[in-house]
Amino acid sequence: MEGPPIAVALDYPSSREALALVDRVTPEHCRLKVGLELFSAAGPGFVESLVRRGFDVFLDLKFHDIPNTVAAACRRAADLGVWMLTVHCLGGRAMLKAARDALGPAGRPLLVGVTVLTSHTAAEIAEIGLAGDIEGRVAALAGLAKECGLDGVVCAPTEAHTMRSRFGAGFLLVTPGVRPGGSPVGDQRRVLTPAEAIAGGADMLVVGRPITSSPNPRAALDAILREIATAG
Ligand SMILES: O=C(O)c1cc(=O)[nH]c(=O)n1[C@@H]1O[C@H](COP(=O)(O)O)[C@@H](O)[C@H]1O
Repeated sequence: MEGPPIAVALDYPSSREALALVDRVTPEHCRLKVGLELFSAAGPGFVESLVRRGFDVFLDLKFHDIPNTVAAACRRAADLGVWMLTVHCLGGRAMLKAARDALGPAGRPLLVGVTVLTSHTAAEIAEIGLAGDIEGRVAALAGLAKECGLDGVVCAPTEAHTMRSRFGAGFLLVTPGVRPGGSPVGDQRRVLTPAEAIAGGADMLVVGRPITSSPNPRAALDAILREIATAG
């Protein structure tokens, strides 16, 4: 994939706090992910302002609803000029196809499906009724996403290697659950380091707290970029 292989998760309570980081990076350094917290706080206008600054914006709202609703939401997200957006694979085949059809053939925005959240353990997915091991579930959902024409999936870095061998080059693998050595894991459960994620075949790392909680976010981002430059 062309461009910086990292999307910084702007998980902030307001546009003011997000801009303190955005003002210190450029579109050549990183992409920017806007998720549920910042979108709820700052809204579509803020997303458009990041697009106008030239950033590739990853709108991560993990749409999961009836096909008609998701298709319409995808169209509105595309209107914002975002580079990539997420739907949840658990929404099923009809929903995934509706999302694909709403956006037209693969292109902009890229459409990726969330498989099994990186915070989940085997016990948790069993509790919500997903049978089998996590890697098997991720592979099944990624296969469904591919059949429905999605551009790729979100999975844990621990699954990237298997998904790459199974689905080949050209199917985007976006991996959160990335932690540089010594960085607190927090609520993530299936994690690897940035270098390990890239070596496993991830195209795009999503990194939040290791950057946003750092006293010097720009330095933390640069250290991750240096680490992945030597991996692969
Ligand atoms: O879709 C996502 O980006 C996502 C999927 C997933 O399975 N796990 C996951 O952590 N994410 C997002 O990736 C980011 C990870 O943030 P940190 O754990 O702070 O690095 C958060 O914004 C999550 O919403």
